[in-house]
Amino acid sequence: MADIIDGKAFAADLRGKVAEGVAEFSAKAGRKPGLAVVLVGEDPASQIYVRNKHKATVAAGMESFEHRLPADTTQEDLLALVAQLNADPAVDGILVQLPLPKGLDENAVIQAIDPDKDVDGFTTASAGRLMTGLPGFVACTPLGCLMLLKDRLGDLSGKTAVIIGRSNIVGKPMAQLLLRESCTVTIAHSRTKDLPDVVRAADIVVAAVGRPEMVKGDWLKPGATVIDVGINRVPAADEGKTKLVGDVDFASASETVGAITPVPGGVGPMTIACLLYNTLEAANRREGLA
Ligand SMILES: NC(=O)C1=CN([C@@H]2O[C@H](COP(=O)(O)OP(=O)(O)OC[C@H]3O[C@@H](n4cnc5c(N)ncnc54)[C@H](OP(=O)(O)O)[C@@H]3O)[C@@H](O)[C@H]2O)C=CC1
Ligand SMILES: Nc1nc(=O)c2c([nH]1)NC[C@@H]1CN(c3ccc(C(=O)N[C@@H](CCC(=O)O)C(=O)O)cc3)C=[N+]21
Repeated sequence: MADIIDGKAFAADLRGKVAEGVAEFSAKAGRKPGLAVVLVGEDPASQIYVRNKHKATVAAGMESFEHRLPADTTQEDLLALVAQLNADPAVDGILVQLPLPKGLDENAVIQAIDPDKDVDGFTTASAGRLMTGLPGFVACTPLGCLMLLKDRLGDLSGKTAVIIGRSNIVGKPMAQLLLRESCTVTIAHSRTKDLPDVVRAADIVVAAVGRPEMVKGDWLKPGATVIDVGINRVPAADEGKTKLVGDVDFASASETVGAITPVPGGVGPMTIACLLYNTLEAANRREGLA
């Protein structure tokens, strides 16, 4: 049986370390680090995420600025809010919760964020800095995945890594991070031929697809380390109830692999912990304390 990588416990530990850093920052700077979260519309999943982020931010000793806007907010008003947050000295990090309601230009809003406050790591400036090896913010989900991998495996150099998914927020930055760690990286996607054979070559598999339990145990190399990013809500055995599953078929995978993250309790909690980590980093840099 595979070892279960306890993302929830790792995240709790990281949040504790961030809280210590926050106390140090606040003593030196005479103010708390501030994170602004912008939520447009009523998407129920987004509301839960934003509430959890708010709680975690306050628990770490940071200031949380929540901006909830109606679904019919105009592009102009949203851009004006981002500009206001860019200029606000109390705000170190800005996160605009995605997806935005239809009609709003997600890309234009993200690019309006000051890269020095881009704690989500979603601006082209942040992506470019990661790609070229300059200091900047790394997207929270891939950063959390990397922390779990390094904790488990230590030095990653020379390892074969397959990432399934090529989104700008997970797959691509994950590939850049693993390349930076000197892995031999393959990025698979919906057009990849013979995906099970591609995956079977990997020492490290990161699944970020959005398809419930797609990756089966017999696709995986014995002993491999598997990071399951997928968050899929599916019907549960109990009539009318739902549950969360990943992109990996946990039951069959855990028969073969060396270690695997569960869903829930794996990558999800790391994403929020890394958001706090990036926000503290942003605050320290802005105050010249980094
Ligand atoms: N734990 C966390 O904190 C987070 C979890 N997530 C979860 O991670 C998952 C991925 O998210 P995200 O990257 O935003 O998703 P996207 O939908 O943006 O990207 C999905 C990727 O999977 C690829 N794909 C789709 N179908 C297949 C297939 N049959 N075989 C191989 N590849 C396929 C797509 O390929 P193509 O490009 O060819 O279309 C695409 O590159 C989702 O379940 C999401 O909920 C996301 C963010 C944070
Ligand atoms: N600008 C922006 N930045 C994001 O980082 C961002 C976003 N938009 N939009 C949505 C996705 C998704 N996301 C998750 C965060 C935490 C969990 C998480 O904590 N999951 C728990 C379970 C939570 C539950 O029970 O629903 C777990 O996996 O254990 C999941 C998913 C961040 N995202």
